[in-house]
Amino acid sequence: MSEPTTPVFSVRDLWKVFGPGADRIPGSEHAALPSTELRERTGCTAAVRNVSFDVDKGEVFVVMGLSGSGKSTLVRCLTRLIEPTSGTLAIDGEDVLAMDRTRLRELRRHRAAMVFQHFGLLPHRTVLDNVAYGLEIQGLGKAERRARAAELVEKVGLGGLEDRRPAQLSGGQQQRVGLARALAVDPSVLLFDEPFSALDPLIRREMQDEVVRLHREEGRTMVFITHDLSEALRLGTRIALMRDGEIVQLGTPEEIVGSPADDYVRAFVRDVPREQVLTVATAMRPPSAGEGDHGPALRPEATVSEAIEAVARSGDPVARVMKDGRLVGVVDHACLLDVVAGTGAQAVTV
Ligand SMILES: Nc1ncnc2c1ncn2[C@@H]1O[C@H](COP(=O)(O)OP(=O)(O)OP(=O)(O)O)[C@@H](O)[C@H]1O
Repeated sequence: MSEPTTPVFSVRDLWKVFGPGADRIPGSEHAALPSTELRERTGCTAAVRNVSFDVDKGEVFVVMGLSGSGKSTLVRCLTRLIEPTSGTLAIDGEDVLAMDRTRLRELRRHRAAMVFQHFGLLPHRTVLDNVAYGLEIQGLGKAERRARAAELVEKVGLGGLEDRRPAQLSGGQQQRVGLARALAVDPSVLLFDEPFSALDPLIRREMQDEVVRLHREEGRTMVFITHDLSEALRLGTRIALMRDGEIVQLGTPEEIVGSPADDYVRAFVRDVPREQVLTVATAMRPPSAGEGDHGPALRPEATVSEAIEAVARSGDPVARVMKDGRLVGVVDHACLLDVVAGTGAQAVTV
């Protein structure tokens, strides 16, 4: 077994309460009150309530929830842009709450760069200079930072637009500049605060693909806030679903869609096309005698939708699920239909 790596973020029992006497709320008899009652009785809002999770190296950790559920507050607490009320918080094993101002500034500039919805671009600077800006703050020489910025402009697909100013770019292009600027400092984690919610749907889709591509190429850890379920499912390695300051479920897209923790989550994912999220590992059953020697072969991570296509194409009633050259199960029409209908799916580990 490989050694467990230190999580990029490690968050335990984190609270953020706004209002008078906020620090007296965690652990008090008021702590469990629903938000409206808490506000009426104490004048306080618990934006983040007793939240614990790790963000693992290399994952895209999505924080999802409706407006007001506490997503932005939670993610801003990670770098203390908002000061947590109580709890513990570490980045790469280092206590964030113990950091002094210099260390915090260093954390925000180098280790955890934020990409905002409103880009935060400097209007009088060119694309190239906007991207180079973060490097300028770091004290890199002019030639070096321009070379690095040019590389990143190319990487996010803006080659040829280096000399434009932000006002001469579309929303999607501006967001790419924001992304390149955050990447320029080579942070160990990128934090995205609903970066694409102001973009029209096609451009938004394009930017999501861009994030997926960057993540595939670089494996950089990302924390991504969204209120959009399809965005969360497309991007997330794991999703933390928030409601009223709490994480109601934390799991892979497949776990959230296939095994919702409660009625709230169930209602949230009701309209998701299950066959596009659930995998054959969830749908498969053990093979009966003779079933393992014919039929199309699928990976356990293949989606049920891919399996339906493979089975339909082959004309064989059963597909084999293979892992490392070994038969781990089979899927037939009934298994696949069960998943689509939501009658038979439970997560299985292979
Ligand atoms: N500075 C503040 N003072 C008082 N209450 C606040 C403050 N900031 C946020 N809140 C409250 O905390 C709760 C969580 O807000 P937050 O902005 O974190 O939610 P969100 O899920 O990010 O919402 P959205 O998707 O609309 O941005 C809300 O009830 C909000 O009104």
